[in-house]
Amino acid sequence: MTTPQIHRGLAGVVVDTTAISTVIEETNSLTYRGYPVQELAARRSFEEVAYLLWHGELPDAGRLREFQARERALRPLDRTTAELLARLPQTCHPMDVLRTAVSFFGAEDPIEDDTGPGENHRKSLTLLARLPTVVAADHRRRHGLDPIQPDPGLGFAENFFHMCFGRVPDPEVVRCFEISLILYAEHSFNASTFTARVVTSTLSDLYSAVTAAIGALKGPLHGGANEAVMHMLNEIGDPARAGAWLDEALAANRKIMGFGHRVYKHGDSRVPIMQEATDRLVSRAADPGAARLAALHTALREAMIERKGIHPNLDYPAGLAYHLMGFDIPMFTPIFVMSRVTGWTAHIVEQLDHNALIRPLGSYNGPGQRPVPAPV
Ligand SMILES: CC(=O)SCCNC(=O)CCNC(=O)[C@H](O)C(C)(C)COP(=O)(O)OP(=O)(O)OC[C@H]1O[C@@H](n2cnc3c(N)ncnc32)[C@H](O)[C@@H]1OP(=O)(O)O
Ligand SMILES: O=C([O-])CC(=O)C(=O)O
Repeated sequence: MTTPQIHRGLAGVVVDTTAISTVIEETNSLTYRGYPVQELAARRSFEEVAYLLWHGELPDAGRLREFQARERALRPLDRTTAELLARLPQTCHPMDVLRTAVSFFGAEDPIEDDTGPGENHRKSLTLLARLPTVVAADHRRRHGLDPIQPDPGLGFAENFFHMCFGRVPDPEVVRCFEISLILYAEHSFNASTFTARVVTSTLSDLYSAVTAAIGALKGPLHGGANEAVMHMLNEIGDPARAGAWLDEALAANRKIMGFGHRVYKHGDSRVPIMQEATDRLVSRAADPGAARLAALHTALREAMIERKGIHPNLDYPAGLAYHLMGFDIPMFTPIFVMSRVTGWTAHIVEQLDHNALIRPLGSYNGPGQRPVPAPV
């Protein structure tokens, strides 16, 4: 019997074709439907990128207007959802709230067993529109505040600030946020997207796939790293301590959050553009703590590259950026969900388009076959 080749973590395994995005390791580049993500981040809105991921082409002015109108109309939560979410314990992580909300939307949706592309686009747009309302309402209740209703006069990014804080910051801050959403939207067969595809491959429904994907994104080796970055910076505290802290952490075999990547080995294609946006936030911040945090962020990045040759991933600048925008740390990964739901749902539709049940093999290394002993 030949020993099967085992690919732990499916590293390097190509499981299917996809026309949604490609991560090109050799050139550290990433394209959505063929367009370089850097150009999309520089020139387009998050809503246009969502449309592109779902429909394969950028919208013209009329289609964009129609898309925006539909998204804006779907933002409010119904009373049952609002009451359910208000009952969840505040000790749970906001990702648990989001996961529960998506599961509940699935239970409420009467056409749950229809997996056709039209229905799935409707469900995807509903999630895109409603998830920010859930995240913002949950943020406010944790501060003892009433929810703020969505404003249909505001774009996706502006409306999120409005629902969280009751005001929309300077356009430059909103733009940095929107850039982060564009960069987070899609990344090929990452762990959470693959999770969504596995669930979809059994012909389960879109809400089940997105619920599972949220669970996968929550972990600190994936999306949860953007929160872990901020906790780590707070733990280090002082830029002068960065090198010594890193040496101790590496000696203790700790994973340094926000560094390393399964696909990019010479730097994440999205980091330069997110780092520039974060630098803009630092330079306009009134709080002197922002400059100290930025110095620490730079010192740790340089020390990690010098010691290990391991570069930051998108979560490293995004974590600091979300802090500088005023978001609480446990909101960082939910914000990632608000964006990545576009990529997940594009993959769900694509998986169904040429479905094959995803079911790999395992190489058994347990005890040989043996008789069950008589009961005692
Ligand atoms: C949006 C995203 O999801 S981006 C990823 C966010 N996750 C993180 O930032 C968590 C920290 N990073 C990591 O844990 C890893 O880099 C991962 C999980 C992202 C990728 O890991 P893998 O592709 O499995 O690479 P692997 O873990 O085998 O790393 C290869 C080597 O680099 C080391 N390494 C990789 N990343 C790190 C890190 N962040 N800190 C310390 N060492 C690291 C590993 O210890 C390993 O060393 P070894 O060969 O001496 O054992
Ligand atoms: O691609 C990955 O493995 C993780 C990642 O960067 C993402 O999902 O954005």
